[in-house]
Amino acid sequence: MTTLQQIPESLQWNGETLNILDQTKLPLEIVYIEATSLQDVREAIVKLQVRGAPAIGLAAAYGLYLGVRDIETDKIEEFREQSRRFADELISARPTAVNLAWAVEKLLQLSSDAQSVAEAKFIIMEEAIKLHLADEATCKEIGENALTLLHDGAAVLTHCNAGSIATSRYGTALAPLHLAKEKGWEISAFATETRPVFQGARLTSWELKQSGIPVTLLTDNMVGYLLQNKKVDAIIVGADRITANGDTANKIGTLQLAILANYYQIPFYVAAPLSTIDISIETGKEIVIEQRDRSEVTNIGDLQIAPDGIDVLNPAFDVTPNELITAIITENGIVTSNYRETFLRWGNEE
Ligand SMILES: CSC[C@H]1O[C@H](OP(=O)(O)O)[C@H](O)[C@@H]1O
Repeated sequence: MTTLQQIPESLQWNGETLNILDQTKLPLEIVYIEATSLQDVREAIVKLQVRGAPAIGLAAAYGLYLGVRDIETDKIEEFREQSRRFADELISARPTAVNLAWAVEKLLQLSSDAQSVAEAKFIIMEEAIKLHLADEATCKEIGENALTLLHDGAAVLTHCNAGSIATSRYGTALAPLHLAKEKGWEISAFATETRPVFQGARLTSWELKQSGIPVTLLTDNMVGYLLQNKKVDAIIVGADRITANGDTANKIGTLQLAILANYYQIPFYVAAPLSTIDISIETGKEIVIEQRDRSEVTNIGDLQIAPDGIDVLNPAFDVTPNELITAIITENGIVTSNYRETFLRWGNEE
């Protein structure tokens, strides 16, 4: 029996429009917004109404279709030029998670041989649906691979939300927790609140509680105390972009967890699909880190918590160097070293 019965789907395509679970309303309200255009999808991505690297890739895929569907020319070259502009408009929504660009570029590539505009439009829609349907199986494979590193009775710490609502279903870092529960394992989690947008407090603690998985919420500055005083078997997080050498961009605050994990000699795992691996860049130094609005730091909702005009830093991600990562867990398997060779081999096998 799946633990996900109480977790709504992140995205629902009805053949004409995209219903997006508004993650900014969670955990207090389950609200879907209907995206009828590319611009609707792009806005939902920017506002984090849909968030999570795989989920924004899937949303962008549907967004591309919603855009190209209304292109009126019957000239394939004109269609391709406009499609490229739509793709770039979507990709510009958020720069760090490679899944967004990966999904959109894949649809353009798959439709590049179409002999007519109508055929190209059909391929883009069909392939967007295929990506969506394939993602759940990918997340379950990641979860099964991650379970080989855990055990019945394990306690894991996670950061941000790399859960079911950040993907199609199951999640990446949270996939092993859902699968462990389905296998009847006793497994528990610690979830950091994840300032400034509270994906951990609002989303992960809600997702795991709804799934019947014991979860303890802590503030981001309590992790040192936790690892010093409690038994934590592993830290497992998601990813937004993994470079050829295994450096990994993930939610801001991940780097310090990796440093603490290494100090306390606790395994630090990254769980992500192959679509999060960007073999085109060698190291994390080349990853563009999204800088978000100052209000996310100076306010909690409508409540101002900092003085007017204060200088603010708000990078949405940081980069964990590969030497602090115990293993990267994907649907293809678990990698602990020689990342570039493995990623290249997997890319050639695709
Ligand atoms: C499987 S979600 C991956 C990744 O995406 C999240 O970022 P955001 O909430 O800003 O979209 C977070 O870094 C997760 O670990």
